[in-house]
Amino acid sequence: MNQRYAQGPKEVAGLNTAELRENFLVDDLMQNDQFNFTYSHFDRAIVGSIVPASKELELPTYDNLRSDYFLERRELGVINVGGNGEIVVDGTAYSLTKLDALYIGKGAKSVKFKSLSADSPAMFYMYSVPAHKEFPVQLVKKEDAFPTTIGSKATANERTIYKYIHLEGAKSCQLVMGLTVLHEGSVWNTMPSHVHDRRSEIYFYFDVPDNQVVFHMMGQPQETRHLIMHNHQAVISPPWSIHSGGGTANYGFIWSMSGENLVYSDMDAVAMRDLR
Ligand SMILES: O=C[C@H](O)[C@@H](O)CC(=O)C(=O)O
Ligand SMILES: [Zn+2]
Repeated sequence: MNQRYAQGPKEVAGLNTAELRENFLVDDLMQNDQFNFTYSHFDRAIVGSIVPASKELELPTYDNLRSDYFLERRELGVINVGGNGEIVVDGTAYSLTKLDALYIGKGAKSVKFKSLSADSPAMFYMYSVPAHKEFPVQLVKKEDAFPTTIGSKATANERTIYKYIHLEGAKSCQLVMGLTVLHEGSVWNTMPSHVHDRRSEIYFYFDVPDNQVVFHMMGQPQETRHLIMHNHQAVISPPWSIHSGGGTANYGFIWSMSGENLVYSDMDAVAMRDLR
């Protein structure tokens, strides 16, 4: 498992492009038949993926967790961004079509992933954080994820937000997760931007068309930096940082948070005139 340490605003302000990418970009996701995980020291969040291309695969555990199984002291959110798939949790199967989510609580011993068609494998994105209480496994279909459209065409930020795991959705200890789909012609996510010092966040960009990119913005509102994101890459956002992006075409992204609370709307808005 890759490991990423936590940084403060002062240190990040001094990083060049390569250093910024080494610390915050996760670019090894969505490889066939291979689990890839990165452990961030911000809120001990783990981000990862599995594409079960040729066979059913079981979630392993890792030395740095010092656990008998991955979810011994953790909870997990999974969203499928590929073809039809299935997740079997301790013997019970759940079907996930594209953009469905599964919450798996602390204590689940066996988690297996499979695709329903070899031509179009499922692509499971995963986000896991420490948990202190067990909550039941819950499947959330895309249609049931409170779709809300915000922004406008005039400001190129018209987008639909789907909330899966949060205070009013699937129950969790501290994990909050959902996704946002930009409408055609709209390219700006999370603009106007915000911070939430109480929670860190990880963005995973998907459905970024070939030869298009997203300029992901991070840093304190008065000291912004950008990372150029390609399809199926994730970026860690420290609690003190904005997380916002402008694409060269429309795209989707999964947002995952953990920390003090489960309230989706707990954000401190940054006025446009205050951005630097
Ligand atoms: O804290 C919330 C997260 O940053 C995202 O949900 C924001 C987002 O999806 C958007 O505005 O498009
Ligand atoms: Zn946020």
